[in-house]
Amino acid sequence: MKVNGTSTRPIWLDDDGWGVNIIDQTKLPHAYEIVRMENLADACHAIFDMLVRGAPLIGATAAYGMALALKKDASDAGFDQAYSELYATRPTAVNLRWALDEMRAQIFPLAEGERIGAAYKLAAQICEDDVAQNSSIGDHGLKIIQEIWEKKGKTGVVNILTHCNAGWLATVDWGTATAPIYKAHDSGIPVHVWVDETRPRNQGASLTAWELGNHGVDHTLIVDNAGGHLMQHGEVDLCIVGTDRTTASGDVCNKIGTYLKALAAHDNDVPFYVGLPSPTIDWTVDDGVKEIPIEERDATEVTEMTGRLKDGTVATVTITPESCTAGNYAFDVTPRKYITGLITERGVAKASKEGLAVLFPDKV
Ligand SMILES: CSC[C@H]1O[C@H](OP(=O)(O)O)[C@H](O)[C@@H]1O
Repeated sequence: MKVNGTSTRPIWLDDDGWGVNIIDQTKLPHAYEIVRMENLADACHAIFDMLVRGAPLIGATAAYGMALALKKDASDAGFDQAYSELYATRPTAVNLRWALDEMRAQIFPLAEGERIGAAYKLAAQICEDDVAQNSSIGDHGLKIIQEIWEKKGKTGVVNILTHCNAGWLATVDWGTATAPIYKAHDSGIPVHVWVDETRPRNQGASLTAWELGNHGVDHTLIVDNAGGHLMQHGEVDLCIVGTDRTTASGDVCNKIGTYLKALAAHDNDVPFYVGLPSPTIDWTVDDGVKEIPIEERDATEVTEMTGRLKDGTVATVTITPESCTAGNYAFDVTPRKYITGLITERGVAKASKEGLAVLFPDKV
């Protein structure tokens, strides 16, 4: 998408053909800083400390992380070491495992001398495939928004609630939840987005608001607990969120708080959709609550807040008593029964094994 009128992605190969640049998302929206990754440690740091985040972008970063690792050591041992270190960075987004398994399937069988070039090529392909998948999700999601717009008699606006950041910053481009929003906006449908701030790391306040503002999409930041109230008062026409791992049966793992939003949507008959590129489907699990590992992150993400002071400097403050302990569960699982539809690159699927099998017969 565009930043100050320039087409931009959150990850790209540097001009020298081997370094990999990323937008440091921990600095947004107060600063726009580019970080160059040059080795395996840089890539692991970028994923673990969330300079890059979002399932598809984590996968893309892991793929380039493997290429950077092989540049230093293309041996079998080097490959295995890189696989395990990247795999260990974050446990929930399945795209990480998916990308590393793609690398193992396509790069490991090659002779050492062929691995580096092939790994960079595959990483680039994973990025381009993600862009195409998300654009297609946007096209399928646009039809949903269009139908709602027509049901409203093409008056007023289409009010969409989203949680966390499943935008272009969470992918290589377009985003998954935001792709339909961008396409609706660009097609002239008046949309307004309720942006959940998304505690504790505030991806909505810091990233989604920044993205939508850059694209001129009307939006209002709300606290995470306001969504139910807005739905009760008819202020939300639909919810669209992203996912970090969706099971073969349609259970959706996403940022903490998504489940509660889905409950409120169900109680108020508000359609609840998920933008779902197929690499985010984990075909090996069915019961999301029982089988998806939920990342627990450092408590300081809950007890501290970072922001811009009136003099423009950025500072971090503690918002709790010194001795306060905190739980920091990064994701939750929304059972399929609360999901209206899964917007994939192949079309909109019912959130069920059968629904996914219709669109992905080659996967089941
Ligand atoms: C398109 S995947 C976006 C997904 O990833 C976010 O988690 P995190 O920021 O911790 O990587 C969140 O769950 C988003 O919905």
